[in-house]
Formats: sequence, C-alpha cells, structure tokens
Amino acid sequence: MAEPQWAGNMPEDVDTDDCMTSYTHIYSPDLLKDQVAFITGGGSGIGLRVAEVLMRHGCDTVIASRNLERLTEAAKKLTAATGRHCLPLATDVRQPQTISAAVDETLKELGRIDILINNAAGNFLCPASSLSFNAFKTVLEIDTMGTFNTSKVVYEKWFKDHGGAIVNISATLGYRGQALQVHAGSAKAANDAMTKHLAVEWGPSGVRVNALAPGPISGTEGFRRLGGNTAQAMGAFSSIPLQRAGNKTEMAHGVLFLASRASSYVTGHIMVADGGSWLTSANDVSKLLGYWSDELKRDK
Ligand SMILES: CC/C=C\C/C=C\C/C=C\C/C=C\C/C=C\C/C=C\C=C\C(=O)SCCNC(=O)CCNC(=O)[C@H](O)C(C)(C)COP(=O)(O)OP(=O)(O)OC[C@H]1O[C@@H](n2cnc3c(N)ncnc32)[C@H](O)[C@@H]1OP(=O)(O)O
Ligand SMILES: NC(=O)C1=CN([C@@H]2O[C@H](COP(=O)(O)OP(=O)(O)OC[C@H]3O[C@@H](n4cnc5c(N)ncnc54)[C@H](OP(=O)(O)O)[C@@H]3O)[C@@H](O)[C@H]2O)C=CC1
Repeated sequence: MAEPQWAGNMPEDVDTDDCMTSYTHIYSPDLLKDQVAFITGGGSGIGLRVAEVLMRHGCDTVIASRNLERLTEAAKKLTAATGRHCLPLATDVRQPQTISAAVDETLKELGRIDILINNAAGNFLCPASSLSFNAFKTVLEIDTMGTFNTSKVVYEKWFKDHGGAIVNISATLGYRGQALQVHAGSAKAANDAMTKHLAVEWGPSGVRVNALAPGPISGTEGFRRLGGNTAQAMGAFSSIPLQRAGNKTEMAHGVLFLASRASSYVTGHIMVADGGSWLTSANDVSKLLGYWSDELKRDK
C-alpha cells in the first residue's frame, strides 16, 4: 500500500537494530546534557532507538538486558553514532539482585541516574486456551515484576534522594481485550496502574512516573511476532486513523518528552502513541486464530 502523502512528516528511522545515518533534532540537542539514562531492553528495537535519541540529546546511557553479546554490539554502534558513553550490562529484570548489581555499576561508572526507561518485555501470539500457566507467569514476571523490580532498585539507590523521571513502555492491548494477548494485555494493564501508584507515592521525592503506549511499530520484534508484516501486506493499517504503522524514532520522541524537562509538570500519565490505532483497528479473534495456527504449521 502507498504511504499517505504526509508520511514525509515522519522522523528518520531504520528498520534494523542499527543507528540512523542522519537525524534531525526537533528538541534542543543539549536537552539532556550530561544526564544518565538506565534503559532495560536497550539493545534492540524500540529500546535501542530510545537510547540513540536520548544520546543524541547529550545523555549517557546504560542498556541492560540478558544478552550481553548483543548489548555490547549495540553499545559500540550507539557510541559511534552519538559520541556519548553507553554501558552495556547483563541483567534479568526478573532477578532483583542482577538489577541491584547493574545499578551499583552504573553509579560507580557514570555517577548518577536521571532517567529510567522500563522497556524490557516478552510477548507472542497465543490464545488463552493454549497458554500454559508458566507462559502467562513468564510474561507477567518480565513485564510487570520486571518494571516494579527495576523501579524499586533505582528509587532506593538514587531517585529517593535525587529525584528523576521514569518512563514505562506500555501497550494498548488491554483497552479492548486484544485477541490472543491475555498475557501481555494483563501485564501492561498492571503496569499502567503501577505508573499511577508510583507517581503518587514518589512525587514528593521529585520522581515523575509516566508511560508511553505504542501501537504497531515497524522494524521491531513485537511487530514481527504479532503479525505486523502480514497485517501491513493485507492493507489492514488503512483502518488506523493515521493510515500507517509508527516508527521507532516516533516512540523515542514520545519518551524524550516524558523523560525530559519538556514535561516537568506531567506525572501519572499514560501517553498513547499509536496513530489512533486502538480506537478503530479490528480485534478479530477468528482471523487472528487462523493466522496463529498457520504460523504454527509453518514453524513445524
Ligand atoms: C493476519 C494477521 C491479522 C491481523 C493482525 C491484526 C492485528 C495485528 C497487527 C499488527 C500487530 C503489529 C504490532 C503489534 C502491536 C502491538 C504490540 C503490543 C505489544 C507488544 C509487546 C511486546 O512485548 S513485544 C516484545 C517482543 N520481544 C520479545 O518477546 C523478546 C523477549 N522474549 C522472550 O525472551 C521469550 O519469547 C519469552 C517471553 C517466552 C521469555 O523467554 P524465557 O524466559 O526463556 O521463557 P521460555 O522458557 O522460553 O518460555 C516460558 C514459557 O512460555 C512458553 N512460551 C514461549 N513462547 C511461547 C509461544 N510463542 N507461544 C506459547 N507459549 C510460549 C514456554 O513454552 C514456557 O511455558 P512451559 O509451560 O512450556 O514451561
Ligand atoms: N513493537 C511494537 O509494535 C510494540 C512494542 N511495545 C513495547 O515496546 C517495548 C519494546 O518492544 P520491541 O522493541 O518490539 O521488542 P524487543 O524484543 O526488541 O525488546 C524487548 C527487550 O526486552 C529485553 N528483555 C526481555 N526479557 C528480559 C528480561 N527478563 N530481562 C531483561 N531484559 C529482557 C530483550 O533483550 P534480551 O533478549 O537481551 O533480554 C529486548 O531487548 C516492549 O515493552 C513492548 O511491550 C508495545 C506496543 C507495540
């Protein structure tokens, strides 16, 4: 399907886990000068682009997840593209002791933390009736426990005394009960509630807590796993008010707003950045079940 004519308003992006070859600032390049951001899942997809855009605004970053080899590769690319420091640290957000060690290392190496981005998550299409108890638990543990664990460690070790900004990467899945997504939809709904609870409790310490809820974002693992390529090829995105998928840089710009002084009086807010998708897109159980079972057969 042809891109709408105003698609030229989209910021630069590349579909792979590489940095952009060019970037046009829409905010002052020193908006985050000498700040430090801790980004879970920052070695791939949306998290990697968030790291790049924050670094292009003067920030140093820590990217933390399980796969240290991929993180190390990503950190090299990020530093080469932006000239800022990026520290890759092996962490499993389900294990508080690994987060604690990573936060200690961050404070030792970079001296402060101003921004926490809870982006790590796990997801796949699966109908509730086929979802094992452990599969549901695993997604809740990564998405919800992981967000609480990381927020609590960073708060106790730094934000409690210095303030800071937390941005949780959410999703709109639970708003209408998206088919084949009871695990991720439930996890992200809990995170939206957590965003408000923590905004209330930690506001007096100077901590703002907000969330960004993306729609379908091209060039990501989420898009690939949830049938984004097939949906796009079928023309399904013409039902989205803005008529297209989003890109990773658009998500990074939303995060930059929520993480920076541009939003200094905003807390407890869930900002949907989905081109209007959840309002109008089909939530067709039988079509998605068909897609899911075709994929299962293809994988066998
Ligand atoms: C034709 C199409 C028609 C219409 C389409 C219409 C609409 C769609 C349009 C567009 C969609 C486009 C975009 C999406 C829009 C919104 C997306 C919204 C949210 C996205 C959220 C995301 O989080 S995306 C992030 C994706 N990235 C990842 O998931 C990377 C990390 N993931 C992982 O590490 C693993 O996948 C994991 C989550 C399973 C965790 O790994 P691990 O801890 O190693 O766990 P395991 O031991 O492997 O597994 C634990 C249990 O889970 C079971 N399991 C694993 N995979 C599956 C699966 N695919 N299906 C079912 N069950 C699974 C596993 O078996 C274990 O359970 P047991 O009981 O066996 O122990
Ligand atoms: N893509 C999309 O269209 C949408 C995405 N989202 C949200 O955006 C975020 C990024 O998704 P996307 O870029 O698509 O996917 P990715 O798979 O690229 O990102 C998920 C990241 O989480 C990390 N991760 C997974 N499990 C753990 C764990 N236990 N501990 C630490 N890190 C972990 C992964 O790294 P590693 O394997 O090294 O651990 C990976 O870098 C997620 O929060 C997702 O829910 C929301 C709506 C739509």
